[in-house]
Amino acid sequence: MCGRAPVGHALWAADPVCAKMAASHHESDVFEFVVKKGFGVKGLADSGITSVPPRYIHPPDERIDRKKTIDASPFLGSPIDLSGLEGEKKDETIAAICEAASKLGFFQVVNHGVSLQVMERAKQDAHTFFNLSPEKKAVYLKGKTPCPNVFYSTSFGRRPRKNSFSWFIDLLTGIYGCRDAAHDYLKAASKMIQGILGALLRGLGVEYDESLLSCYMEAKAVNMNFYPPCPNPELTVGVGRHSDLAALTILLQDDIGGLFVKVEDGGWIEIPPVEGAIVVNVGDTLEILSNGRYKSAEHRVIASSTRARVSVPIFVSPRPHTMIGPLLGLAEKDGKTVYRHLLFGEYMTNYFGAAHQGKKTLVFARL
Ligand SMILES: O=C(O)CCC(=O)C(=O)O
Ligand SMILES: [Fe+2]
Repeated sequence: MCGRAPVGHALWAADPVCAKMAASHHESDVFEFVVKKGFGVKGLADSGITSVPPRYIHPPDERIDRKKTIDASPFLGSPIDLSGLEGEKKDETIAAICEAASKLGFFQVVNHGVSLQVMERAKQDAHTFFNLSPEKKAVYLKGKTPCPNVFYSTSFGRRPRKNSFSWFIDLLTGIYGCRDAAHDYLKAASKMIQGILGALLRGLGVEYDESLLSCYMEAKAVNMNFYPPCPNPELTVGVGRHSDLAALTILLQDDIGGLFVKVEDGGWIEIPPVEGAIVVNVGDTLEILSNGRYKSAEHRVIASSTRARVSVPIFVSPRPHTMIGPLLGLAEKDGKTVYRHLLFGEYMTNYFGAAHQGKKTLVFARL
């Protein structure tokens, strides 16, 4: 049967059910194979398809055309040296972080305290996991996983096209080896996360209770994203345009590139891979906390036609019961209140629900 056979081209020929699915462009067959049986988008890629099934073809205005990408340099500065947060350059470094968060909402950091080895291991383990046989991965499918905080899922929709393997920090039971790499990465990144979020809150120039900083970064989730080689990357998207829910996203990308961010005039720039650098972006939650000063930018990802791309984001968020809204005193300082106060859980429900369809997710929290 499909679910027990090894991934690979031969599989299709060997198994009549799979062969039918491979040949079929029927949505229900593709859904059964990719989602239900847990083959994922990788299973499709491995089957040797020469064009993406119709379900993965996006409308022309949603496709990513590399040729239309604009020059990043007016928007994206050089990576910020985080060693400056300790010592004489502290104010200068805080100012650079705050400027980048206000201007583009994306920046890169170096000297962040996470070793190259830890970063490489996290990316490598994403490859290791996604290269497991479908039946091994299927054990972790959402709804089946023995540990609800660790699950494997694959997207199937008009918009996103990615396999996503999620690790949540409150996972304590070891059920798969790459848990260690994800945890090591998260542990190594914790000081950096606190430094960046602390700098951003401080840069708002209002007094705030230090305990709030811990509240806003209390829940951290590590995802492992896998983008298999795609026969027609220009017709589809790896991840469709979105802004992140979290306060901050700390993203490891590999050397392939393909992460695009929307800039104010409507163009898209690419965040180039820089060896040793980590990408940081503002999420909706921080845009709300900062009364709109920091920008939760729309971004999207294109797959490569030749190589499997991986990325490992850490989403830094409050817990659902935490109230979010512009920091006390900020609205007076800014002379306007852009966002209302609401529970993070309420915002999260809206973010993952259909309520915002066709609108930006942040509209829900706008006054
Ligand atoms: O893969 C990437 O570079 C970014 C992925 C992303 O935007 C996300 O997981 O939210
Ligand atoms: Fe994202």
